[in-house]
Amino acid sequence: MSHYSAGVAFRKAVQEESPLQVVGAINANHALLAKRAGYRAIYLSGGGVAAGSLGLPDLGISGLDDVLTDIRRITDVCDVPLLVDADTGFGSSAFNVARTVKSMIKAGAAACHIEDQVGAKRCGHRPGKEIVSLQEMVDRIKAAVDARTDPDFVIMARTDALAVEGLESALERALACVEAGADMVFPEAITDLAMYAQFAKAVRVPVLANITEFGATPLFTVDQLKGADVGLVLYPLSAFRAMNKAAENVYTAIRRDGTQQNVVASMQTRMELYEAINYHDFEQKLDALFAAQKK
Ligand SMILES: C[C@](O)(C(=O)O)[C@H](CC(=O)O)C(=O)O
Ligand SMILES: [Mg+2]
Repeated sequence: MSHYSAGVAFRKAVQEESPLQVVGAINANHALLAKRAGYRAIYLSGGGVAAGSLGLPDLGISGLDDVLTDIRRITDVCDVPLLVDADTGFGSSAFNVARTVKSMIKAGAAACHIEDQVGAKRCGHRPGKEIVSLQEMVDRIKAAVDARTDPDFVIMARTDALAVEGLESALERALACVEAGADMVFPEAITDLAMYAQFAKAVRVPVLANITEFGATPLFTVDQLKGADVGLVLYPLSAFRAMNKAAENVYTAIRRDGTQQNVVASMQTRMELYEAINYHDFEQKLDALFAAQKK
């Protein structure tokens, strides 16, 4: 019997959809919605785990277990390959990075990205970032690659160097990471479309474009990014941002109006929810089980 590998499914999706659209799913429910919408890969955002699951900023406060809990909840119900934000690896030694990678594979993730910021990291689109030395980053990647218990699990190297040291340094780091075994690269906070093509040409592995809103990167389209040789396009927090705004509107309206009547039309219906989470399948199984027990 062949064993299902999420990593294989992720690599296949990258090959077959070019560039591959990867959407953030803040929780298991959103993962199912993304699957229904036809995405072939989904993403667990570090900023999303922090803000969404913990109500905290993206400053290296959340830990490995916080992320693993969210990975498991998603992979338990959704078989779309999941790319996970591993921040700086959750610990400064090679053993920490190895533990992170092994745990993520066990939790069912398909891929993870590890970045070259210092442990007290920031969102990639905020000022004041600091990065570790090239050697330390290469060591993180080597430790990650070495730790894989599934050789198809994808290790993606993210570099935040562009904003800190400039393009040459970012290109050099990306290439050094690929030479150390990284399967894909994620140059963070890119400001010009043409830069992606420079990364793609330098590293010759798939390059991810992080098209996050309200950041340093313009909202390039899939067609534009395809023209710049991008392999994956990430929308890490788009649905999360929309969801938060919707929740805020509903809370405000009910408090203000003393009723939800004015906002019901903006809600997902009971039936839509049940469809999204396969409620009826569960109910039928339950009925069948009770019928069997009654006999
Ligand atoms: C991709 C990212 O690392 C994330 O955690 O989702 C963030 C996204 C964001 O804050 O918009 C980042 O780009 O640093
Ligand atoms: Mg992040």
